[in-house]
Amino acid sequence: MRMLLIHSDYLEYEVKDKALKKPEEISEEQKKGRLEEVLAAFISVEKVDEQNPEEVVEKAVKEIEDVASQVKTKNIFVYPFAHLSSELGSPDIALKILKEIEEKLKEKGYNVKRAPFGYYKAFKLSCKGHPLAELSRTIIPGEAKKE
Ligand SMILES: Nc1ncnc2c1ncn2[C@@H]1O[C@H](CO)[C@@H](NC(=O)[C@@H](N)CO)[C@H]1O
Repeated sequence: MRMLLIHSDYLEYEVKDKALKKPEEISEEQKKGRLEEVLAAFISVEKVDEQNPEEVVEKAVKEIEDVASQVKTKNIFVYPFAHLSSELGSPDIALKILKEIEEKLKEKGYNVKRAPFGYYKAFKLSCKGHPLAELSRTIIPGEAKKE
């Protein structure tokens, strides 16, 4: 999994078009979203993650919590982003993993939004620009077989 973490004054998105034949079903309300004072987590789920999705979810949640506590926000935007890797995992498993990350963060008391999966979306972001405002993480399942 590749994650780009941006601490931002806000993130807002608007769904524009389908990017997959069968994108995630969404309500009218989910076609737009915005969070203020947010840690945006742009996530590419990779093929290797399919070897141990549970472990990847756990590691991703830990990394997000770690940065969120450093930048002092409880607002998290989980944003599916297929542009951080050339070895993307399957959409079905990717969506499952992203939903799990969202759920686990909510269980831990974070205010979480997740952008819809399988769409082209317009988005606006206002990166805060402090030293911890732009971070990236690479997460590999521990038991992943080394080719
Ligand atoms: N392995 C993967 N990891 C994360 N997201 C993934 C994915 N496979 C599919 N998606 C989702 O489907 C859209 C088309 O690839 C993706 N859309 C996007 O990435 C938008 N920024 C528009 O390009 C994304 O919603």
